[in-house]
Amino acid sequence: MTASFGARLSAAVGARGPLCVGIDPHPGLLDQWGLPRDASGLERFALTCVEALAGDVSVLKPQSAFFEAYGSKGVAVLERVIADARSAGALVLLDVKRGDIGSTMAAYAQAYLSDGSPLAADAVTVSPYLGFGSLDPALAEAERTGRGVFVLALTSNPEGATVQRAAVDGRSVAQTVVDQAASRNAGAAPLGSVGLVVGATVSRTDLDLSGLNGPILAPGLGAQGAGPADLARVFGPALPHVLPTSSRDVLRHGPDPAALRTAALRVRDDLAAAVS
Ligand SMILES: O=C(O)c1cc(=O)[nH]c(=O)n1[C@@H]1O[C@H](COP(=O)(O)O)[C@@H](O)[C@H]1O
Repeated sequence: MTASFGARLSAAVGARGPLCVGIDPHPGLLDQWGLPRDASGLERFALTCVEALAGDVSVLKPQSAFFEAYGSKGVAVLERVIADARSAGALVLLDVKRGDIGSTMAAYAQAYLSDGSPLAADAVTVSPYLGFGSLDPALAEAERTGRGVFVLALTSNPEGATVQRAAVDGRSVAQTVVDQAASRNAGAAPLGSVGLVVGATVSRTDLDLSGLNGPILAPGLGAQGAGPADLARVFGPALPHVLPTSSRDVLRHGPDPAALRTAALRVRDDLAAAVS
């Protein structure tokens, strides 16, 4: 039987430490690395990240939009990044933030979570704002194939709060997302495969994360202003389930693969100390 994503993530973090590095090939970073703003520059950038990081970091998170911007050539690079990173031992979390009516969500599940699909990753980011239940086809396919989903709960951007902190029947919208993820993870060991996204920038979550039994992806470190010291304050007792993620603050150390790896491992060690 295929191991669940939750089990695979626990093992990866146990072996390699708590860090996800985002592969976000911003045009400005291509400039900084001396690469052209075209599909060949994108390919050099992304494959350098894989070469430097996939053997050491537990999770890599390519951001799909930066690849889609170059059309079919960019998507071909994304396919290669997913395959190469996985063969080098990293888990791949594809950041696509999909959300749609259930019947279309089934097609997204087919694209990103089904065995044999060229864009299948270990997990994807999804948006619950068409209703948590609309995500069911993705959750079901992830469970069937040993993959995972990370559901947006409290995002790192300041605009998110008006929707996500709005109250519904005495609970915030974000808390309803947490509670529904928790019910999907109930009984899973060592960890459920339905994760959440909660920004490290939010200062206070006002969320009860105690029953989640799943991973919490924490973006917002570095370029968006949060640091390792914020994690304990933001996540409190949920800290052991937090997977911090950073993109630009690591990527700015390229293009030399050794410098990139050293920077990532430094960030990982700082974060490991902060979450332990
Ligand atoms: O789902 C995400 O990854 C995500 C959620 C969120 O709330 N905030 C957030 O910044 N992200 C992503 O995390 C990455 C953050 O990049 P840096 O700010 O460069 O570390 C980007 O790819 C964002 O799209």
